[in-house]
Order: sequence, then C-alpha cells, then structure tokens
Amino acid sequence: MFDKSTWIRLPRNVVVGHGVLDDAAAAVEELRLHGDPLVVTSPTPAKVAGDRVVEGFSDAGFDPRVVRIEEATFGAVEEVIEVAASDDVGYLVGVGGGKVIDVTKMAGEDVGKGFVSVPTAASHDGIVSGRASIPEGDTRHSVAAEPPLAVVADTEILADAPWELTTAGCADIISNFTAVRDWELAHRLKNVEYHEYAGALSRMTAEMLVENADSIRPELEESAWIVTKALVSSGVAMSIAGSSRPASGAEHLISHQLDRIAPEPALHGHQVGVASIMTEYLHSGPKGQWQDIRDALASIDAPTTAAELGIDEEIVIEALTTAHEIRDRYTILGDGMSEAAAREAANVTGVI
Ligand SMILES: NC(=O)C1=CN([C@@H]2O[C@H](COP(=O)(O)OP(=O)(O)OC[C@H]3O[C@@H](n4cnc5c(N)ncnc54)[C@H](OP(=O)(O)O)[C@@H]3O)[C@@H](O)[C@H]2O)C=CC1
Ligand SMILES: O=C(CO)COP(=O)(O)O
Ligand SMILES: [Zn+2]
Repeated sequence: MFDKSTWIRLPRNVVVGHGVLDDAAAAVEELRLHGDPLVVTSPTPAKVAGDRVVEGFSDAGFDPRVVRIEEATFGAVEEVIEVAASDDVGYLVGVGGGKVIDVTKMAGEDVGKGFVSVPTAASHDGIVSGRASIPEGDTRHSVAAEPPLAVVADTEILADAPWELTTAGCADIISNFTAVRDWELAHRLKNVEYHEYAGALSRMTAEMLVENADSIRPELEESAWIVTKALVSSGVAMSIAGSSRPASGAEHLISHQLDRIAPEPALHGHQVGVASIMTEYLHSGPKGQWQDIRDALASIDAPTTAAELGIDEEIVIEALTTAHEIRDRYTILGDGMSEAAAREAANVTGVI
C-alpha cells in the first residue's frame, strides 16, 4: 500500500509592489482572522515601516500591540510569546529583517497563532519560508514553523534599504547552487530524503537571478522586485521540502559558524555567498564552477573575499574546519576538513 503523506504549507496572500505597505491591514482582513495584531519589529525597521504598519492597523479599526526586539535570541522569542499569548492578540506581524521575521515566526508557532511577514530588507530568503533559525550557544536551531499567512513586500521600502542588504539577499539565493549540491550528495551518501521539485525550484531560482544580474542595480526599484521574487521562490522551495535543505548546505554551516566566532560577523547573505565559492570548489575541484559563483557574486557587488567580509582570514579557516559541528546535516564538509585542506580551498579560490 502507498502510505506516504506530506503537507506543503504556503502563504495565502503574497503582495509585492510599490507602496503595498499601506495594504497590510487589507491583506490581513481578507484572511478573516480574529483578534488584534501584535506587531514585532526592531529599531531601524520600526522607523522605516513598523510605525506606519501600526498606524495602518489602527486606522483600519484594530488595536495593535507592539514589541520591539534587538536580537534574534530565545530571550527575544520569549518576550514576544508573553504578549502574543494574550487572548486579545489574534495574529502576529513581523516587520523587519531576517532577525525579526524568524523571532516572530517562532513565537507565532509556539502560541499557535498565524503571522504575517513584512520584510524591510530583501536580505534573506526566510521572508516566506516555513523555517525559523535561531542561534543558541554552540549550535543553531533551524526549526519547522508556520510559514506566513501573508507576505507584504513593499518594493519602495526594499529599494530604499541600504544596497548591501539587497546584495546579501542575492548572495543568499546564489548560494542555493551549492546547497542543492550538498543535498544531492547527502541523498546519495546518506540516503537523506531528496525532493526533486524543491531542488529544481531552488536551483532555477538561482539561475534566474544570475541571468537578471544586469538589472540588479542600486536605487533601481526593479532590482528589489527581481530579488524579492527570487526570495519568495526560494522560501517556497523550503516549504515544499519541509526543510531548509534546498537553500542551506555547507555554505550555511560555515556562515553560522562565522556568526559564532567572528568578533563582527558580516551579513548572513554575504557570508553564505563567500562560503559558497569555497564549497563549490570542494564539490567540483579547481576547474569546477567556483569561478562562476564568484563572478556572479561580484557582478551584483557582493563580497567574494574574507577581507571584503571584514573577517580575519584565520577566523575563516577556523570556521571551515569546525562548521560540520554546527548541526547534524551531512554536506561536502563530511565529518570535518583538515586545516591544510581548508587553507588550500580558501587560497585557490582567492577568499584569503
Ligand atoms: N528562516 C529562514 O528560512 C531564514 C533565516 N535567515 C536568518 O535571517 C537572519 C539574517 O537576516 P538579515 O536581514 O540579514 O539580518 P537582520 O534582521 O539582522 O538585518 C540586518 C540589518 O539591517 C537592518 N535593517 C533592516 N531593514 C532595514 C532598512 N529598511 N533600512 C536600514 N536598515 C535595515 C537591521 O536593523 P535592526 O538591527 O534595527 O533590526 C539590521 O541591522 C539570520 O539570522 C539568518 O539565519 C536567513 C535566511 C533564511
Ligand atoms: O538561511 C537559510 C536559507 O537561506 C536558512 O537555513 P538554516 O536552516 O541553515 O538557518
Ligand atoms: Zn540563508
């Protein structure tokens, strides 16, 4: 008997475009949710969008509550849960970067209430995904969570955000090439379940972004549009897979390790991009496609070296040799790289 079953959970309303921030309340009303919103935001996103979202809900007759967080920690998740658990709160609205969206997602999951994703930066593909990722001590928890009920991505705000946030989003997408390679490898070597559609969608998303690289330019609203569409599509791939595997392989392990050990980590997307150059080298060797990944990153102004990340070369080597310990996810790093191999990979690819 065929007894497999799967649930693919996706957002119902995805609203992308110029000025759509003012449609946030309408996009939620259309979902027929009960209760008032809890708006979760952080300092800069509050100024560029959060206050306006709160005002929009008030004007629409709701009584929004607000929690401001500073970091993506379990402490912040607890803070949000405390308010979100109140009977008056019907759903959560995360207005900000990846940090805010992940904390909101995880808190919503805990209290069993839906959440709406209002990104203020096209900097990561967690905008739509059914995953939340929070660091804790020596590890990182990437857990299944409800994907957003709705996404409201205002391209005017996203295009106005610092350019490096957009290039970080592009690099997060470009890293899908190596994430899918790692997933396929884990399938072949460890019998990890591989999802053809999710893998193909993730890879195609990266290919389309690279094909459109010429149109991704600072202060061009169309860039925010192209990148947001790619981030949505990559998030959908994760939702289809029920795992972050389509968008997170060894390059993400290395970045998560950099977040732990670098005195001043760079943006998530920038770190995964640079790491992806090296993991592509590990997959396909000196004549492989690592130069294509490096060139694609360079073409959208994303960093390609440790120096451009502002991270010390020795920290990069330490991250390469210890990244496999971050979580139980089989990748090209296997059960660890030797220091000599890490130096070779970083040197040949010009990362150090
Ligand atoms: N769940 C998932 O599937 C995924 C999760 N992630 C997670 O997302 C996080 C990375 O997201 P990222 O957005 O890079 O990080 P942050 O949320 O930390 O945002 C980066 C910085 O940009 C600021 N910012 C946000 N919007 C604007 C704006 N419009 N104008 C000016 N500044 C702005 C933030 O300000 P402030 O400090 O005030 O917030 C912050 O300083 C990581 O924790 C990563 O693990 C990434 C990909 C997928
Ligand atoms: O960043 C992500 C995908 O781009 C999420 O992946 P993680 O599960 O590694 O946090
Ligand atoms: Zn990522």
